[in-house]
Amino acid sequence: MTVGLVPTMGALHEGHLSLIRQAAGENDKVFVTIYVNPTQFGVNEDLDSYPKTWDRDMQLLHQLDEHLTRGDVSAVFAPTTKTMYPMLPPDSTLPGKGSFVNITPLANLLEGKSRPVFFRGVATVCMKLFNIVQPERVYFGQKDVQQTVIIKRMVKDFHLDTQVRIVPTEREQDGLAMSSRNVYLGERRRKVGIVLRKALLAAQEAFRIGKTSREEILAAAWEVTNRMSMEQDTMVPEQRARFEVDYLSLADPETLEEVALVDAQQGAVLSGAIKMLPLEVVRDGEAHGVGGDKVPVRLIDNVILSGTGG
Ligand SMILES: Nc1ncnc2c1ncn2[C@@H]1O[C@H](COP(=O)(O)OP(=O)(O)OP(=O)(O)O)[C@@H](O)[C@H]1O
Ligand SMILES: CC(C)(CO)[C@@H](O)C(=O)[O-]
Ligand code: BAL
Repeated sequence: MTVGLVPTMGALHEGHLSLIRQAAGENDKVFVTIYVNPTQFGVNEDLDSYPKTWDRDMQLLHQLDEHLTRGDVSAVFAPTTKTMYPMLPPDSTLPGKGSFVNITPLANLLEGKSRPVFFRGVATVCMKLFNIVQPERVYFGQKDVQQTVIIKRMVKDFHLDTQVRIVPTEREQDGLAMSSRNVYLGERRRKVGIVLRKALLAAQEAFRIGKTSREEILAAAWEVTNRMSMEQDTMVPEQRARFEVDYLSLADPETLEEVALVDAQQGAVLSGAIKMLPLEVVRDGEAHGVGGDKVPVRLIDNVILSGTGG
């Protein structure tokens, strides 16, 4: 018997289901965990408002389980915080009291710059989950690319006896990466949020036609974000949805350090994060997101520029 572990924070969507499908295809048993892990949320982040849709999650898992041709969803582990953090209450501050797994400098780059405790919390909770479940394989989504790099590093550095499997990003029809936090967006910001995907595709295209320098590749992405940002600026507050670019990055696939040139063999990770700002004026009759379109929403996405080394 083999076990595939799929760690999630619930509010399941098609992205999570594709991880479970792949896990079921490769293992006899799939264990899904649903746990909104407090230590990966900064003190000012959305821990309290993080979407919780338990009944729907269970329904989706039952439905999926019925249609699996191999493997099955055998268990859902939804622990209490006392179970996960038995000795000290979870601490989200830096430096933080408790037992933590720190994967540096990886955890301090990119997402880690804006979310300083995030990857410490992710690595710590994943170590706990891996130890409790002892799975043959663990499944993570490509959407959270830095998370996948950090988990792979943790497994290697701590000699964990499990195989890390990465599953492609599931997207909405227009290409927006599915994410539990998309429910905060509302219609107007949802439309503009596609800017990140468009920017990354433009940069990928620059690479495809032969550009290999950081300047040339990232310029193609910045051109898209700057243009769409200016378009929003010219509109009236009743109609626009403003955003800020946190970063656009071209990085080494293993270290996530920024690169000047894409190495032909290694390839590179092209990634970005934007913050959709709260709407300045919300009109009557608009389809609102959770929080009345007033919650800032961080969107991330990435594209792998493949090298000849695979
Ligand atoms: N669109 C997606 N395609 C494939 N995998 C995904 C997608 N979205 C999330 N995942 C993966 O599902 C797992 C659980 O993620 P999580 O529960 O945080 O969902 P999420 O949609 O990423 O939520 P959030 O909005 O908090 O980032 C992670 O491994 C994550 O990478
Ligand atoms: C891996 C994870 C479940 C750890 O809490 C979380 O970071 C997520 O959902 O990607
Ligand atoms: N999807 C990773 C979990 C988080 O963003 O909090």
